[in-house]
Amino acid sequence: MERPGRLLLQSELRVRNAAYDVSLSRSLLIWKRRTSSPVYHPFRPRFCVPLFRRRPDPVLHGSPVLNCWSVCVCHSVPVSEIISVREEEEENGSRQRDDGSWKKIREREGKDCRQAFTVLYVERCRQHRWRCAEVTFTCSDEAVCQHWVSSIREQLASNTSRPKHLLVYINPYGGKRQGKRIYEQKVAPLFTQAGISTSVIVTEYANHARDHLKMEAELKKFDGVVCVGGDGMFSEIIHGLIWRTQIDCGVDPNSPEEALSPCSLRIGIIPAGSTDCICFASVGTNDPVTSALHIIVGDSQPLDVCSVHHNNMFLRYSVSLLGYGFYGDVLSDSERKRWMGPARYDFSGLKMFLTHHYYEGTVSYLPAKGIIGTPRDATRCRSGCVICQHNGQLNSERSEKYEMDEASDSESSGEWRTIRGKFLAINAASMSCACPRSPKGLSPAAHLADGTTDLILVRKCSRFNFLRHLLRHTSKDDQFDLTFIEVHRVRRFRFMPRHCQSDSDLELDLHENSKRQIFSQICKDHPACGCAPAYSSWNCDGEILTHTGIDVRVHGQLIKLFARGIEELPVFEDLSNPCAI
Ligand SMILES: CCCCCCCCCCCCC/C=C/[C@@H](O)[C@H](COP(=O)(O)O)NC(=O)CCCCCCCCCCCCCCC
Ligand SMILES: Nc1ncnc2c1ncn2[C@@H]1O[C@H](COP(=O)(O)OP(=O)(O)O)[C@@H](O)[C@H]1O
Ligand SMILES: [Ca+2]
Repeated sequence: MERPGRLLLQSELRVRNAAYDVSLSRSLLIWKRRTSSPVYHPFRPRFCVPLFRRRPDPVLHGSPVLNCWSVCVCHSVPVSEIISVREEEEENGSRQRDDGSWKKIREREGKDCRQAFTVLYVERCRQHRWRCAEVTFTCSDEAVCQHWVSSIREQLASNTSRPKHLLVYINPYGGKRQGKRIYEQKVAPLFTQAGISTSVIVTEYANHARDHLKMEAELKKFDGVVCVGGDGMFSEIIHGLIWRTQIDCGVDPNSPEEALSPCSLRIGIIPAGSTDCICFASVGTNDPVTSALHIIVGDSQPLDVCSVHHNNMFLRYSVSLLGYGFYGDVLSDSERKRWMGPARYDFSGLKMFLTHHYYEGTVSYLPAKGIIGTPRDATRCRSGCVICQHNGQLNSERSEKYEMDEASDSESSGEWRTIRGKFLAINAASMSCACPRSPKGLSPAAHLADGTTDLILVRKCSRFNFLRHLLRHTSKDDQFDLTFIEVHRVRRFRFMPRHCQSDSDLELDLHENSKRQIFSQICKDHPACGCAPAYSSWNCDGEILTHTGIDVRVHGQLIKLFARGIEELPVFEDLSNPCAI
């Protein structure tokens, strides 16, 4: 537990007709029940659990501190996780709350306790979910009550990382088309409670949010951007924001060699898409309320971004999966089945698994040197990750020039490695890509902000072996521990499909692509003919790339999210929190 530090306030207040010692420091709000004679429970285990409280109790749970002597006597909430404080208002001589419960409080507390205030705070539930809990304190002295309210408000106001004005984009067609409803019912009321003002744009067409951010949005007015949608919608937001930042900083966003300027505005993701892996891998759950609370408390999580170029021409950015072969084909196939909603990926996944296409080409990569961590580590990227801190520091210490020299030096000194072959899939995961389909993700040990991406090569193998590999994404077994899989942690990589190795210009690509479509049509008509298409396409965070030969470079910590990385679950957390029982 965090140490309370110097006390700002300490009073005896009442919670549900029981006396509590309540204290406030810069870091913690603590309320401790006054017990005259603690009862010792000799047979209660060290981490005793009040099993009789099976339902969430709106008043008593904060972070209960349990011991052998009493049951749930002490609660503490970090000040940084207080959402807001509300004075209970008095109308016509009696106090009122929105839900009319003040009358009940008064009846409980007795006539002496006429003043009350309610603190809303973050409460942790199961599986990384956060909820907004509240506790109402009463006391007989109005001045004391007001002192408490103003002191808590002062502490909240002194926290400069909390956003006050947000620009919100909602994709009404993402996932199950619930984006607007999710925002209005679950998120907007929390923002209002936390005193955050918003400017909301419901998108009217694809790339509406990107273009608005690029050209119109008055970014100076906002402390952050909120994306209500899936990974594709998030991709739109980062394209707009990164582009705009480079233009404002005088950086050429098209050059593959330029060091890009980091974006200052943080982005919050309210998951309302089909996969939502960026949210899942950075928060630990796809839950709109949890995401809204991470935004309110002003969390910050840096994120690596890959730039993708074709013949020195900028194509796209990627933060999660860049996948050629299997995941590219799944995406292309599923786009035609959008009407199926998120289930389209399972349908197309099964279809592409049965189709079992492989692709020939050359992958070259620059291994990440001087960093700590490998893709086969047992450690995971978690809140406050030391690997991201260490490698991020390393990256920022390298000046732009040094980094470019290193890239070109390494190239001339032969540090680039080349692999030629037939592949079922070529995947680059800049983060774990954990999602509900695969809670550990495509690359379980990948890091959100270490300046690298994990390049996973799945060589041509039997359907049975590929299935073994896929199934391991859903179990504890290591999906890389198979002879036909290779994985490398890299800073940069290139891919060239076999058929355009000597001639990679756009026209040829397009020509070959149209040929491929004819071929794939033939193959669809004759599934047994065995002729494999020459090209797949790249799945870039859920968007299809128009080119196959690409040059990918990682830009460490280019953007920031309103998140803190996945929190390590404390031992017994799910038992000690009544909300989880
Ligand atoms: C047999 C079960 C195998 C399960 C394997 C699951 C691996 C899942 C890894 C998912 C990585 C996701 C990376 C994220 C990509 C997203 O950016 C992107 C866009 O998201 P958005 O729609 O929210 O905008 N999403 C996607 O590209 C979706 C990829 C989903 C792939 C699902 C593949 C399912 C495979 C099923 C194979 C079934 C074989 C069964 C044989 C009996
Ligand atoms: N108003 C809109 N109409 C149509 N497409 C849109 C709109 N707003 C955003 N899009 C596009 O919808 C696509 C999918 O969005 P996303 O929110 O990621 O949902 P999903 O996860 O279901 O794919 C993205 O490519 C995005 O650019
Ligand atoms: Ca990374």
